[in-house]
Amino acid sequence: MAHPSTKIIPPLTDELDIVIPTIRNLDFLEQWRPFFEHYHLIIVQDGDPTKKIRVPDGFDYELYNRNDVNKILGPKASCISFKDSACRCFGFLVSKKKYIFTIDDDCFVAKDPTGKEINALAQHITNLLTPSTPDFFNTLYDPYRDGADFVRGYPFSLREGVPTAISHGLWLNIPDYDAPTQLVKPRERNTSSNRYVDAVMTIPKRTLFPMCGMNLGFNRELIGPAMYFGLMGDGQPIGRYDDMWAGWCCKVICDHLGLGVKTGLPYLWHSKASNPFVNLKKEYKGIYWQEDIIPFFQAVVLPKECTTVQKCYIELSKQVKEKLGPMDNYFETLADAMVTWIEAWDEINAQPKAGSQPTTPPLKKEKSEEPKPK
Ligand SMILES: O=c1ccn([C@@H]2O[C@H](COP(=O)(O)OP(=O)(O)O[C@H]3OC[C@H](O)[C@H](O)[C@H]3O)[C@@H](O)[C@H]2O)c(=O)[nH]1
Ligand SMILES: [Mn+2]
Repeated sequence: MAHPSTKIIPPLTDELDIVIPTIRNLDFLEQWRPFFEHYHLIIVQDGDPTKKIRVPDGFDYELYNRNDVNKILGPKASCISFKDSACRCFGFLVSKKKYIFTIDDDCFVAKDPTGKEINALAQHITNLLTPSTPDFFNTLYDPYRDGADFVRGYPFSLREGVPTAISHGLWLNIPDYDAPTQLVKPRERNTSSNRYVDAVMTIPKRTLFPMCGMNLGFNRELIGPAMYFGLMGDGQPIGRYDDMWAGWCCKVICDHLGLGVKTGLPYLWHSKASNPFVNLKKEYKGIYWQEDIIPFFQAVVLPKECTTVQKCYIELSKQVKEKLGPMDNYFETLADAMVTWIEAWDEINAQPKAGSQPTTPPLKKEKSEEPKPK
């Protein structure tokens, strides 16, 4: 019997791109096929551009390697990381869609406690299409879910909520721990019987959170320009803080612009535990620096003239340079890269003038063969 999801066309098929960073392979897509096959993929191939990455048959996709990044962005390619999952933000840059779902290539379909396969993409879409409640915490969690509502004492003036910019999903099996935690808890596994929490909640205003990029949805039109994953990996003093940096920048901008961030469902199954010793080498400066980075973001005030994400982000880059630059000149370089990113974003996503040529087609569109009948 056809998978239930293939009987109906899922929502947002023409308004959402799935962005996948990969330095390995895309075999994991076979398991997601019933949920992903109607959507367009943007694959960002990291590492050796001469390596051929095979896309399983039947997917509509664009694939970009480092040569493509350099060709498309020219000197601005310097802001796109190499040899780090941070490269995924190039996919956010070149997408033409309103929504993005990004997933790692070692993430698979999880099952809920009843044993039912979780359509993570559908849950992210639901999270993104329903409002958030950052201004007042609802103790029954997401009031817009079936079977929930605002509890007694929740101000009626706030029940309309605010637009949701980000949907942050979670992980069964291998949790997204930092290296020190991974080292002391090498066998810790989240299973649907012991760690499945059936909740979606809005992260309250003026509260930061550690955004993980492996199971993440966002509204590109609301917050896309702030989804820069920083300078990580090759040639950089830090790695595995790509998504954290993006999340901290996004959250202060969402708070300033009155947008919401949700976390919780959906879960996916994270299969690979990356090497904790390698991770420690990548992360250790971040573990030390974040004791100053977090107070910086907690104290960020954006002027009321910052009415767009780009203006907020440029202002943030100035404050990063001024206040974090003295800690390490990496932050001066990062602040410059934040400006380069916005320049690249505005160049690639320049709105066509009314009546001008149709929007530029995807920069590198390909389609794999039709899937062979089983
Ligand atoms: O140099 C690289 C390394 C990896 N990738 C791709 O990024 C995805 C995550 O890689 P991996 O699963 O090996 O790392 P994790 O430790 O599980 O990932 C967490 O930490 C790093 C990131 O923030 C990530 O989002 C977190 O989940 C995967 O698709 C690799 O193929 C790469 O492109 N370049
Ligand atoms: Mn992983």
